[in-house]
Amino acid sequence: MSVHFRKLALIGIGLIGSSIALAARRQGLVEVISIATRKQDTLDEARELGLGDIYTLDAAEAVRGADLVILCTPVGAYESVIKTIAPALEPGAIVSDVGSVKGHVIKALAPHIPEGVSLIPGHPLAGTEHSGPAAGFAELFTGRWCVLTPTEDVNPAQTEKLAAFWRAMGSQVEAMDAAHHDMVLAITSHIPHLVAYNIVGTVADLEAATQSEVIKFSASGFRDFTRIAASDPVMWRDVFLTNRDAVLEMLGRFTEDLSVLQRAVRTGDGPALEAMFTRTRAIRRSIISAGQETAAPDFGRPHEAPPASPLPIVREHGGGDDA
Ligand SMILES: NC(=O)C1=CN([C@@H]2O[C@H](COP(=O)(O)OP(=O)(O)OC[C@H]3O[C@@H](n4cnc5c(N)ncnc54)[C@H](O)[C@@H]3O)[C@@H](O)[C@H]2O)C=CC1
Ligand SMILES: O=C(O)C(=O)Cc1ccc(O)cc1
Repeated sequence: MSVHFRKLALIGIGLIGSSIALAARRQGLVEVISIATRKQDTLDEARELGLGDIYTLDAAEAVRGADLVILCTPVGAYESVIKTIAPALEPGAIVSDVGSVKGHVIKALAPHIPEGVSLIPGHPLAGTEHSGPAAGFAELFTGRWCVLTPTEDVNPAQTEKLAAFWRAMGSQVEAMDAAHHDMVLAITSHIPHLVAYNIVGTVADLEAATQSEVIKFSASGFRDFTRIAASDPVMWRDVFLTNRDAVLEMLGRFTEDLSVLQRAVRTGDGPALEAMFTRTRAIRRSIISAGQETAAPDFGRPHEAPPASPLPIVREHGGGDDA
């Protein structure tokens, strides 16, 4: 399976877009990289960093002749981006993205995808709290999962080609139903961010004297929350606006469980607290040992991709093996 694309168009060039540009170039996966952004300043910064070959404020111009187009903007911008680029998309092209939410993305993009173009949404489960073109680095995806959520009408060969591209950048790839993705990510990523925003917000609302004590004596627990709560406000606003149902479903369970803990604290139920904390410690340990077992190999040489394997699709209800 060739992992080579002729022209990669990146729409939006922040942390994720710039990391793709650097990784794809380092691995020799594309001939030409064209970059489109909304703001001149961002485009100038991308040019100074040497992230691509073509720089434009016109997203339609960026995608002309591209066989791979990846949307790397906050998900709230997708509808206006796809309306701009749709008339310029080439037959045979793959349109993908990196957004943290997948159901909404399919709803926003699918109606505008021209005949002969494959829509294969994606989500690298890798990132940091930093944003902008200078925040990217080529190793970001190494050893990290990338989830693809192809719609049922997409040719499996196109999905496999995109999967090979991500593998060549060091990721492990899994195909999944979009609704399933959104439910899993609601609890593993979106609610942890909401909790971090909330706890840091609670501290920010404390009276000044207490607040400075908190900051002075903050141990690593609170500091970790402040890192997450420093994540990009626009990107996370869009995640919560577009994954509302799954987030509310998981938040319901979360608050129920928090009430159980609250009661255990109030009633001084030591065994209940210890039992809960023992269970959660075991989860942390199993994640760490699973991480060691599944660490992706280092694909040091250009054009070298791991062997392709067919992509089973994890579906929310029932489920098939169709890639
Ligand atoms: N930050 C993270 O850790 C991760 C983010 N993601 C997803 O990746 C996407 C991008 O996130 P980041 O790279 O972190 O954001 P970022 O804020 O670093 O970059 C976003 C880029 O999009 C540009 N942009 C915004 N609206 C635009 C428009 N209408 N047209 C063209 N360009 C536009 C911005 O100027 C900026 O260059 C988001 O959808 C996010 O959900 C996925 C995995 C991890
Ligand atoms: O910085 C962190 O800890 C993250 O969790 C990064 C991240 C943010 C959003 C995603 O959709 C995936 C990964």
